[in-house]
Amino acid sequence: APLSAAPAPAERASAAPAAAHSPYARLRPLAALSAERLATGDLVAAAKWGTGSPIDDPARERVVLDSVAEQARRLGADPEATVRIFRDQIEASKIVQRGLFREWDADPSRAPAERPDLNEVRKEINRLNGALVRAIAASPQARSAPYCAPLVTVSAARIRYERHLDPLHTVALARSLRSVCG
Ligand SMILES: C=C(O[C@@H]1C=C(C(=O)O)C=C[C@H]1O)C(=O)O
Repeated sequence: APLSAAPAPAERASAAPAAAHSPYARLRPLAALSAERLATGDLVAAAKWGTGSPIDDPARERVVLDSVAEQARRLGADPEATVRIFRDQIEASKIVQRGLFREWDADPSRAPAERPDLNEVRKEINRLNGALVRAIAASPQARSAPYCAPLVTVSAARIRYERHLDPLHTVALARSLRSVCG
């Protein structure tokens, strides 16, 4: 019979479900969605650049925080933890926006040539917000596990590698994940 490196069927059957529900499997989507949300920060910055629109928009932040708290309640999840995590998401987006504004101020030839429609970008942000609320709602045990922080760090490191994040987005990703654990 040919030799095979494939695991025996029984082994495979028992390993897969455990991995699917491991704390890492619960936390990694949070980091991945945070990176996707941060990528919208580039579009927001491009939408605001040269328009006089401030990076900080407290009214919009209020809408985002109220909306995610309500979505968390509907899912039977913790609205306070959800809001805490989203405050960090918002801070992280502003780190990206401020960083890009500095870059474009210093060298206007690097500024975006096209201006995206901020309302369209916010629709994409709303979609990601919903996905993030669901990932938060699905991860209460992983987020309170004692080894949550190292798992989040590993998730962020892998995403940095996969998405080829630059220093600005790497710093912002860490900021976005600051209060996921605990
Ligand atoms: C992303 C934006 O910029 C900032 C960040 C926000 C966010 O991350 O949701 C919300 C409002 C702004 O303070 C925006 O204006 O939409």
